[in-house]
Amino acid sequence: MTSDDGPAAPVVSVREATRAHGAVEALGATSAEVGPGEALVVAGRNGSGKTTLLRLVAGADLPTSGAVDVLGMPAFEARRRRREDLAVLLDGLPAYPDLTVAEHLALIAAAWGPRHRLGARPAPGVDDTLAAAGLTRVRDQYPGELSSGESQMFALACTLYRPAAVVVLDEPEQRLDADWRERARAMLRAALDAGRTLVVATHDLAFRADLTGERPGGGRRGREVELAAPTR
Ligand SMILES: Nc1ncnc2c1ncn2[C@@H]1O[C@H](COP(=O)(O)OP(=O)(O)OP(=O)(O)O)[C@@H](O)[C@H]1O
Repeated sequence: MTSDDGPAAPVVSVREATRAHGAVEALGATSAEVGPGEALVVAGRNGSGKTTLLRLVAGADLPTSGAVDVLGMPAFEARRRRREDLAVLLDGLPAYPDLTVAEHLALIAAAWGPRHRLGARPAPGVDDTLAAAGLTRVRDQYPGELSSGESQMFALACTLYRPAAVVVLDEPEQRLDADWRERARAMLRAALDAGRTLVVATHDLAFRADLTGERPGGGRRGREVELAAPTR
């Protein structure tokens, strides 16, 4: 949503959110917001609460205190009422063992039908999407036959193929070699250029730099929230 007399309303807004599990503080008080077409990069040491924050944004968990809003409503509610606008990759992709890689993408396109657009543009076809992800060679293989890096690219490709306004990704770089990391970063930049909002936890400096760097047309692609290191 934009207006002539002010910045776009935030798509994701985190206000002093915390999450505790009994005596364990999984997430200390955290605030951040991002608008359409922007990335929120969540950085921090192991155990600092990155996945916890992503779960709150995805509406998979509730904050102990503070608030997490997505698309103008509590994230927990957005998860149900705006499910078509939220694509989340937190714990790997649940896959059908007897459908091929290409068939998973075809299924996503069929499920969303005429709404299958990314930003203002129709989503690319299955084979173009597989080519951009470097998955053409495995298009007719089953999920159980993929290498760990191939599985991760497959999960990313399926998640980004959803026509969602908000995409939440936990460490997209995991298990990827240098070539695939570069392709994954290009896929995320394309998602931002299409006006989608990304919330990405990452340890990878190149992802951090890319997602918060300058756009070709000026302005920054996103911003970073660095979570406090846990006490050890
Ligand atoms: N259900 C839970 N019960 C108890 N403690 C939890 C629970 N979930 C998370 N924690 C703790 O909260 C802290 C933050 O965990 P979280 O997974 O969010 O960290 P992270 O920043 O994503 O770590 P990593 O970089 O290692 O993936 C950790 O110390 C973890 O042990």
